[in-house]
Amino acid sequence: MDQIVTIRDVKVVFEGAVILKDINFDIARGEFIYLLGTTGSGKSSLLRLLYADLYPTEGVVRVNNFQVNELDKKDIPFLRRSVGVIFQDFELLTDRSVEENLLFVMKATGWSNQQKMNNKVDELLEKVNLPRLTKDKMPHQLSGGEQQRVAIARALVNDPDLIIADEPTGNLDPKVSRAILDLFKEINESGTSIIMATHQHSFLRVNPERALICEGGNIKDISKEQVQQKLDLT
Ligand SMILES: Nc1ncnc2c1ncn2[C@@H]1O[C@H](COP(=O)(O)OP(=O)(O)OP(=O)(O)O)[C@@H](O)[C@H]1O
Repeated sequence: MDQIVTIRDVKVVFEGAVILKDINFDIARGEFIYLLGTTGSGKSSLLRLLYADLYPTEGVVRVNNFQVNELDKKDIPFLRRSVGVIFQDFELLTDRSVEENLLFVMKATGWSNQQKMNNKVDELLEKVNLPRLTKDKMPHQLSGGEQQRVAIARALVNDPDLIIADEPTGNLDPKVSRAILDLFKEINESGTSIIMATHQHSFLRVNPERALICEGGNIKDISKEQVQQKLDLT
């Protein structure tokens, strides 16, 4: 099977403390995976490995044909163009409009045709179910859910093959969180692989998918079928 992520014998050590060890898993192209685990269990560290924000102490990290554990600093932008990263706190540029936030990433990643950029902004807003007029708003004029939709639009600028989402609904109320989960589902159904760290176990009931559980430095790999059989995940 075609794998978008391959992790082999990965170990992460911070200041002498082993955070992750003997980590092995693959993500197939098109798969949706949850990353679960208590606070401090290593979820963010595991995700950071995937976009070269953290290098493993040992082991192999391959993402979309990039050998990330050996990636030269100058090649990191190429990896990051093929993945989209989404955080809990949105991380939008607060002094720029929604449109400027999207254009900023486009220009930084080599876009230059103004008409194509304008069209892409409209296409992205439609994709994340935001009205076109949203583009003139400043982030502080938007609700948390709307800001997260803009952050998702920004992550989709270069049609990534993989979305890496670290607790994307952590700051949102349950109803808005469900709507954001539905959006991730739609994005996944259009072919993009997704790995999402979350504390919201209820997501597994509404959208059962494979789950990796971080605990004690290791990973428990629960297949989609096992999740569907409503295994006890705690
Ligand atoms: N840069 C760092 N230097 C030292 N220790 C770190 C660093 N980053 C993370 N850690 C430690 O590594 C462990 C795992 O942290 P990580 O943020 O990956 O966990 P997490 O599962 O994402 O937690 P949360 O659910 O709270 O986001 C924690 O004990 C944390 O204190």
